[in-house]
Amino acid sequence: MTAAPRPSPEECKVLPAGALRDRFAVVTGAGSGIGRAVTLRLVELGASVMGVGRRAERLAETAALAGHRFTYRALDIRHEPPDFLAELAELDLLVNNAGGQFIAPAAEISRRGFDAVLDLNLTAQAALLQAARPGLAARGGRVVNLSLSAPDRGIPGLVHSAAARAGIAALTRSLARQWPAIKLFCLAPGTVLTAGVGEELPPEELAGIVERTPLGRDTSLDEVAEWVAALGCGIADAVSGALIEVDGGSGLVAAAALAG
Ligand SMILES: CCCCCCCCCCC/C=C/C(=O)SCCNC(=O)CCNC(=O)[C@H](O)C(C)(C)COP(=O)(O)OP(=O)(O)OC[C@H]1O[C@@H](n2cnc3c(N)ncnc32)[C@H](O)[C@@H]1OP(=O)(O)O
Ligand SMILES: NC(=O)C1=CN([C@@H]2O[C@H](COP(=O)(O)OP(=O)(O)OC[C@H]3O[C@@H](n4cnc5c(N)ncnc54)[C@H](OP(=O)(O)O)[C@@H]3O)[C@@H](O)[C@H]2O)C=CC1
Repeated sequence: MTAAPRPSPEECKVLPAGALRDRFAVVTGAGSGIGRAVTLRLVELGASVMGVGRRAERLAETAALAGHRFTYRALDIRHEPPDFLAELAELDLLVNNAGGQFIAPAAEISRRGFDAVLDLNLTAQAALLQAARPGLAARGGRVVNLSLSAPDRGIPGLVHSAAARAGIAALTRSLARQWPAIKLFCLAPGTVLTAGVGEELPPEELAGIVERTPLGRDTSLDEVAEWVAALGCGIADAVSGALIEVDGGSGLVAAAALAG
């Protein structure tokens, strides 16, 4: 499906061994896709990680791959209070990765449909940030909020998600000003060929989107994982509030043209 070559997993690993030694991270959505890849890389770099997701069996699969520095909590970030974060006295990195939406024409999205997508991708994440703030501030911690590339340029079929992702970008910038002890980033991947995105879009549509991406390829899990890890390191010390698009340039293309 990928037309243009992309770096191999080993080429993506630019951070030195031990770069995250003694750091403690929480990754939401750690039982699949991007969240699992991020978790495995953070652990490989020396961090301890607590993973969160609804399905315990998925998290247990990640645990089997990650080893003893991974623990997990099976919970729904939309429907359960974020006490597990408020209880943490110290936290180095929060990766707000759990998210998603359904694709539907704007006119067919009900009030409950909007609420569900806004809740998952914005309101629930804001609650996690509020709960994590004391622990993060105690460590000069960082936050990486996963987003979509170019939500501000309009995404037909994803208007609810685009609104939520634009919201999380604004929230990230605003909190970066209000909470100077914490560095916050938005990381916006392009198309990452996870099982999750495969459930949203049929293979031929995904192939078309990848083909029309300026770099002619998808974004790999390893690339996203390395960017998240880098934002958790000293190299990102001078950055806060930024939206970083790791998307092969897809954000430069109008979403309608990308969709074909
Ligand atoms: C053609 C567009 C091309 C755009 C090109 C741009 C490039 C796109 C690249 C895409 C990149 C994105 C990748 C990813 O995000 S990967 C992650 C993939 N996984 C997911 O996204 C799944 C996440 N979804 C969910 O978890 C749930 O669907 C959600 C939380 C969003 C809702 O869950 P909930 O349990 O609350 O939902 P309910 O079933 O209770 O429904 C609530 C209301 O929502 C309405 N609904 C649900 N599905 C649909 C649908 N498909 N169409 C319309 N409405 C829907 C549902 O009817 C409920 O409302 P009502 O009670 O009023 O009926
Ligand atoms: N793949 C792509 O092309 C792109 C993805 N993204 C974003 O990156 C993030 C990860 O995507 P990806 O890995 O592809 O998708 P997945 O669907 O694989 O990952 C979503 C994860 O979030 C968890 N999750 C979903 N809802 C909840 C909830 N209410 N409470 C707790 N956990 C929840 C899921 O686990 P469980 O179901 O067990 O709860 C799952 O592990 C998402 O925010 C997505 O929108 C952004 C741009 C492109």
